[in-house]
Amino acid sequence: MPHKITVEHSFETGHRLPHLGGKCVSLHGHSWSAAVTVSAPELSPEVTVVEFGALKVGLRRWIDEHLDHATMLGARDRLIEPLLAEGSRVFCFGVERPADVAEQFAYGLPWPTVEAVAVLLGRVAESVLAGLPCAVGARVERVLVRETRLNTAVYEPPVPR
Ligand SMILES: Nc1nc2c(c(=O)[nH]1)N=C([C@H](O)[C@H](O)COP(=O)(O)OP(=O)(O)OP(=O)(O)O)CN2
Repeated sequence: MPHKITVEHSFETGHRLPHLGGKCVSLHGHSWSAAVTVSAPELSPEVTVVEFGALKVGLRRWIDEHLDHATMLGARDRLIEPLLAEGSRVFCFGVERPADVAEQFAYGLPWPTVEAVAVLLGRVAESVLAGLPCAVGARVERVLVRETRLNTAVYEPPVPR
């Protein structure tokens, strides 16, 4: 699509990936960053794809409330209970019927890999965008998530038919 805007945010979050083995089994943290690109075929009457501030507020609020200073774990991870018992913030991926509405965005993603975080934030961004005035046909085109200076994942949601 010809028109694209990108907003970014960062968050400090722990995770672990016991299914990958090696050092990923250890609980560890990263300074994550996410860049969300929204595209549109035509600009709105306000000459925007979507207003930067409104999109950033929606995304930042969700990330800061649910991921920042939390630990992202898979639904089957045995660290969930002890961390919750310690009063730590935990965000679970791949819960089948999550009581927590926010965790519904992580359905079908059993472990918090960088790829899974990109899909999660793509779904969150789609939900934020759906509540904002924006150009006709505006859609989330790309989510880039950076876990370390060297490791990134990109999710490009399928184009709706
Ligand atoms: N495809 C994926 N592979 C790995 C993921 C992932 O999310 N998706 N995650 C990890 C670990 O979380 C780890 O934090 C990163 O691993 P790695 O890059 O091997 O570790 P370093 O940052 O220490 O790398 P160096 O370049 O050696 O410093 C692993 N794989």
